Amino acid sequence: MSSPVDTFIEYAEKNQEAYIDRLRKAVAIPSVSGDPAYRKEVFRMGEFLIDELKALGASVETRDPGVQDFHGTPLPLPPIVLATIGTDPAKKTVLVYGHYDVQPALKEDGWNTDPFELVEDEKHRLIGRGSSDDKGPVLGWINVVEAHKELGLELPVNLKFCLEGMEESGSEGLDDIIFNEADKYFKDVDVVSISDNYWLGTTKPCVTYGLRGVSYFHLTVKGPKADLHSGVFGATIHEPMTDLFAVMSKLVTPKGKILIPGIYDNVLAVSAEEEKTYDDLSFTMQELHDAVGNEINIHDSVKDTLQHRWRFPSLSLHGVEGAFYNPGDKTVIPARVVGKFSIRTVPDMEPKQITELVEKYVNEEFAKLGSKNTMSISCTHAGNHWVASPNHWNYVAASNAVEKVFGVKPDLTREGGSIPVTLSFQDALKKNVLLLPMGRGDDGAHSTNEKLDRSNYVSGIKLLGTYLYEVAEAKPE
Ligand SMILES: NCC(=O)N[C@@H](Cc1c[nH]cn1)C(=O)O
Ligand SMILES: [Zn+2]
Ligand SMILES: [Zn+2]
Repeated sequence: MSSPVDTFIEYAEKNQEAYIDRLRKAVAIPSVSGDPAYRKEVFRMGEFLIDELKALGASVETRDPGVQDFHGTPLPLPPIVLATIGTDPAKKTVLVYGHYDVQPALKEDGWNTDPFELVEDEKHRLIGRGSSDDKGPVLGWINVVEAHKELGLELPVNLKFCLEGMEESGSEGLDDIIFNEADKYFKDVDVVSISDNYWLGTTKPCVTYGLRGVSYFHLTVKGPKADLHSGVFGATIHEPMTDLFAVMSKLVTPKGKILIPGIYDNVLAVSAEEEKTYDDLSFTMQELHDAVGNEINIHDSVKDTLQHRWRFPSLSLHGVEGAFYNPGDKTVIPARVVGKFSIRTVPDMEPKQITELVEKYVNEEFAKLGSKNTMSISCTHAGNHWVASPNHWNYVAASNAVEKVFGVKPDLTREGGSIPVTLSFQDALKKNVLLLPMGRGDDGAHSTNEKLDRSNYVSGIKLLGTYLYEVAEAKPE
């Protein structure tokens, strides 16, 4: 007779079409948290998950994170969905976190298909916004619960869910809820597991123990009372966009060096011990080129590339609100422009200090222009970096599960992206937090044509379920 975990794995393999259907329904809800026009869709996505969880017998509660001040307009924040499956004191309790919002996506950004219609291509890639980040993984957990219900199998652990709808926009309101609920809803949690990142490359699974933080800035330059004709006013007034570009061009060099004085002062040096952790990782420059779609690498070695992704800060310029960007040749001088950039931060950089350094530098650079326009800078959201102990039994459980499902030992990785709530869980609950990714490094999260390979989705479901069995078996030190 098969063991429960083998029975589950077999069932997951056979039920892939139903899992893809569930993902199709989720992708069809354009739950873009960053655009107020889609806020009701984020709520609809929350309802979708509540219904799915209730149908599986979960006891579901919600918490209201309050109201967002969106440039002066109050916008309700989508609910934090808390769901409990099992309260057996003899079992361990695993808290699963995920997010049900997505990054914006427009067909005209360069998508080959409608971003909110899940399409499977000839390479069995499931293409659609949120397929990998983070709807596929969130549904992965739900599929694990469903498989156990259908098979009449008890889950080997108690499961708690914490699902939010604002992760892509700074997780507003979630921290307060986590700290308030630490000794209430989250009281019995033994370990936390998050599937919201990616394998390093395309072939080998990994478990992840570190993330960079992120501090996001808006740099606003204002001048005329309205947009102006460049033929009439060009070279006769200070142009906001010219000022903005002058300041933004002083933030970072084309080779990625941040020019803000003091920014590298608190970056921890890479120890000799740590250097060695880069030696056996399954990642090649070719995989980087494939994921990017071109050979535009700054660094020539895998080690340098990964250290700049995981261990050193970076500054990226994201866009300019108020700029003319449509096709055509409009001869306009935009009246108000907002340049957006973010800094990915690493141990021991501090968000408060980063903001002070940025404000000081940007103000000095603007003053040098001698412009009569006005400039303001604000940090719109900041989340800290996070590093966990990869020797904890939670990581051993995850590693064993990877070996069982994939037949290989996972790479131990850090990640360049940010999930600030990871640190909040670690600090508030004082429990180990694990990142257990489902998708591949070339999934194109946040990009056009985001995908999740069918095989990653299905093996990912098997992995999440198997991990729960390994947690149940683990002997905490
Ligand atoms: N999958 C995690 C992720 O994509 N996180 C975002 C978080 C973020 C921060 N500000 C806006 N989004 C990331 O960009 O790393
Ligand atoms: Zn995500
Ligand atoms: Zn994301």
